[in-house]
Amino acid sequence: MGVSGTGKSTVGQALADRLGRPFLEGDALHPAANVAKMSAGEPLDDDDRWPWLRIVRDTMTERTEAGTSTVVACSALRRVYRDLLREAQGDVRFVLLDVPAGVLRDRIVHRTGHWMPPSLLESQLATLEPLQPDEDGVILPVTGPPADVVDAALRALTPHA
Ligand SMILES: Nc1ncnc2c1ncn2[C@@H]1O[C@H](COP(=O)(O)OP(=O)(O)OP(=O)(O)O)[C@@H](O)[C@H]1O
Ligand SMILES: O=C(O)[C@H](O)[C@@H](O)[C@H](O)[C@H](O)CO
Repeated sequence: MGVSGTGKSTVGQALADRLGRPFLEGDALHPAANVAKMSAGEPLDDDDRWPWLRIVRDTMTERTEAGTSTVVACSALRRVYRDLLREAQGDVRFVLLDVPAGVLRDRIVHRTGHWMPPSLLESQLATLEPLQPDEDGVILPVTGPPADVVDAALRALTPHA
């Protein structure tokens, strides 16, 4: 989880590969109207996000029921959104990718082939509510390439392994 450009897709896929688990791209589950809105430079609001988050939650449940533990990329910016995702069957744990805003701006400006415009980063940052102490998850300061971030995520999620 995290704002646009933190590396959810890149790191999430790499983490899934390392764990030998499937990866679920939350962005691929957005209703078309949400993608159109973001592509037009308008941030989503709660009403836009609820139907999408329900789809993500229900897909997570389907995967759990099929016996498939899954790594999911989803912005999950607000606590209430995460509370909804936690309703999915199975243990839901969060990794917040924490990247300095300056690095994010640079990454997003240089990213190609993605419909999310750089102009939406500020609203993403304003909406983000970091993980709270009672939420099952970790806040991961992102340093180094994706493989290093995966190492750090695994260490943080299994501190005694
Ligand atoms: N650890 C990293 N170090 C350097 N660059 C990275 C790292 N992780 C991701 N990137 C690059 O940053 C850009 C954004 O990554 P990515 O698309 O995975 O982010 P995202 O959080 O999924 O974004 P969005 O929510 O907008 O889809 C990509 O160009 C990616 O290659
Ligand atoms: O909650 C949101 O506002 C959205 O999920 C965004 O975060 C985008 O899906 C993502 O960043 C695409 O790049």
